Amino acid sequence: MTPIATSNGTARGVAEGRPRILIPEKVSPDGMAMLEPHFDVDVKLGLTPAELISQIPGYHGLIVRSETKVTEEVLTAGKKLRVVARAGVGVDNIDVPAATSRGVIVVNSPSGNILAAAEHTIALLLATARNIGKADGSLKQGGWERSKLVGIEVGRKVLGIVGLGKVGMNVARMAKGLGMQVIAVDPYANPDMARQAGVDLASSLKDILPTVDFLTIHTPLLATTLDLVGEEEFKLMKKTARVLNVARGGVYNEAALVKALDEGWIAGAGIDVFTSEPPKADTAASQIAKHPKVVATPHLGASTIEAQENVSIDVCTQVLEILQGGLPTSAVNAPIILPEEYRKLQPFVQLIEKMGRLYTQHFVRTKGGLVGGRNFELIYHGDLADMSNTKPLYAALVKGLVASFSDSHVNIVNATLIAKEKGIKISETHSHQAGELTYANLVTLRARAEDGRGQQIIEGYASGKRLYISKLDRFNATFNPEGTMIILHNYDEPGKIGGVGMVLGSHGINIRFMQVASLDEDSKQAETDAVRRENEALMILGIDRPVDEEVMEGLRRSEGVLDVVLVQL
Ligand SMILES: NC(=O)C1=CN([C@@H]2O[C@H](COP(=O)(O)OP(=O)(O)OC[C@H]3O[C@@H](n4cnc5c(N)ncnc54)[C@H](O)[C@@H]3O)[C@@H](O)[C@H]2O)C=CC1
Ligand SMILES: O=C(O)C(=O)COP(=O)(O)O
Repeated sequence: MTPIATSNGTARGVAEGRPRILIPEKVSPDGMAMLEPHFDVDVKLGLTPAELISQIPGYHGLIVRSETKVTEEVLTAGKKLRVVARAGVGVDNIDVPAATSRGVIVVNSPSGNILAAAEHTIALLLATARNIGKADGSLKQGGWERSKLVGIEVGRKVLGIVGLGKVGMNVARMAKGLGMQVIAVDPYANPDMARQAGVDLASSLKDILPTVDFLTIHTPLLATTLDLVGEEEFKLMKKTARVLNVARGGVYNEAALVKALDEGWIAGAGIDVFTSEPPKADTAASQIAKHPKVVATPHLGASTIEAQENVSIDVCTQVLEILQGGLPTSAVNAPIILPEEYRKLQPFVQLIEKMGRLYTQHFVRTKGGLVGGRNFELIYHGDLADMSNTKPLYAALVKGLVASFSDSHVNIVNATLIAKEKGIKISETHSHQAGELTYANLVTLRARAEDGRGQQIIEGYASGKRLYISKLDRFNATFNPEGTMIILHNYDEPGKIGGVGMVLGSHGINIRFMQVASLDEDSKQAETDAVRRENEALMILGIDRPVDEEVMEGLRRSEGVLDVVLVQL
């Protein structure tokens, strides 16, 4: 039977008119005490998915941790729901787009438990190095095995960190305290903060794998981080290396991890999180949990008294605000634009967010660039130059730049803070320069390294509700930044289009639109040395679905192709 406790002592028949809050997981009472004077708070532990769906229609707020799956079905059933609060960081158990489309605000606690998660990582690091789990188990069985359980030291060893965000950075600082050398991979990391913490930034995961003695991942679980480390990556590691996961099950491919341990490609693992929790019988997750070379814990990263107090107070404060008509501080999906400004600024908010997304996906992936540590300039031309409140536009750029790599959900309240955290510097210029402007409005996004070198440009404009990119890097273009696109940088020579069409056609991929963007006049003139360079072009192909690496490789191998990138806008 489902145990039911009602924290305010009243049973289910709550007073009419008082908002009701459902808490189906163990959340620290500190925050709940703030809610009880205002709302009816029901703590109902161990609800099945069906029970949650049948009970949710009566509630205005739902507070969860990682165990409750807040699916589209739950959100559809929750007709009165106004807020879903995640008492923790990761929101991968919540269908955020479904919440957004139903007008339900999702909030989290972005930093309440990060110290706990970092400390747990260090606990697993030392436990794997010194066989703590095995030794304890053996002693409790009456054993006294000293020679079998000789460990390794972590001082002077190399720790590789993938994802140098809030948890990753705390792990780095702690590891430096243990005398470790720390290298990290995070294309969006703040280089200043990394330098100050004594962390070397490397440009790719594959580069660091042969070097590290320990590897730990601290990225969110996203399409781009799922199976980040698989068989190929494990094979590149030292046989003595150990891996740690206090992020999410799935960032290491679980079947590959079992194989890597069985075959001796690596020496051990410290694992806190699994693709199914608790691990389902007869899955790779359960093999990992039981593996003799693994120290496993049941998702305890955030389970400290202090972290639970922090996250509880953090999210309950926001639930209180939202249900009383105020603004949350860490909304995952709250609008970044206030209603009265909505109509006027909405197209530009969308345009600039897309320009930010395009920047990250095009320049960071193809040119091995960084977002953090770059200086961005937003230049508003035409009608836009007269807008006085451009805060939503600034927030839209931050949101676009970080959208594909972080759980830091940007809104108008937190944009400046997040930009600072990521080392992203943004200036805004209202250009009233006289001169011919082809469009009624135009936005230029210019990015430069700190020393002013390596300038990158994206320009775009809005016409009614339609958005256009009119310049990408050195190329003049006109395309709508929507859906999935392949951007090919190539020599503009006869036969190119046919070749690309053949590769896509052979994989059954439909081309929605195609456009060839040619070098702008300044760049053509600058290329005095090579006639062929004048013929450089970008080919922009709108396609009907994402393509896999095999297709991208096929395109890269086509004659005259300089580079290829897949973007999702
Ligand atoms: N086991 C547990 O109990 C806990 C687990 N977590 C997990 O830890 C994750 C990280 O949390 P925070 O540090 O607060 O998030 P964060 O958003 O501050 O940091 C994530 C970092 O990952 C980087 N990143 C994203 N994609 C990447 C890629 N492909 N390669 C390299 N770097 C990439 C981002 O640039 C960012 O710096 C959370 O999303 C959550 O899933 C967090 C708290 C407790
Ligand atoms: O905050 C996070 O992302 C966590 O993984 C913590 O999960 P939990 O609240 O302990 O179920």
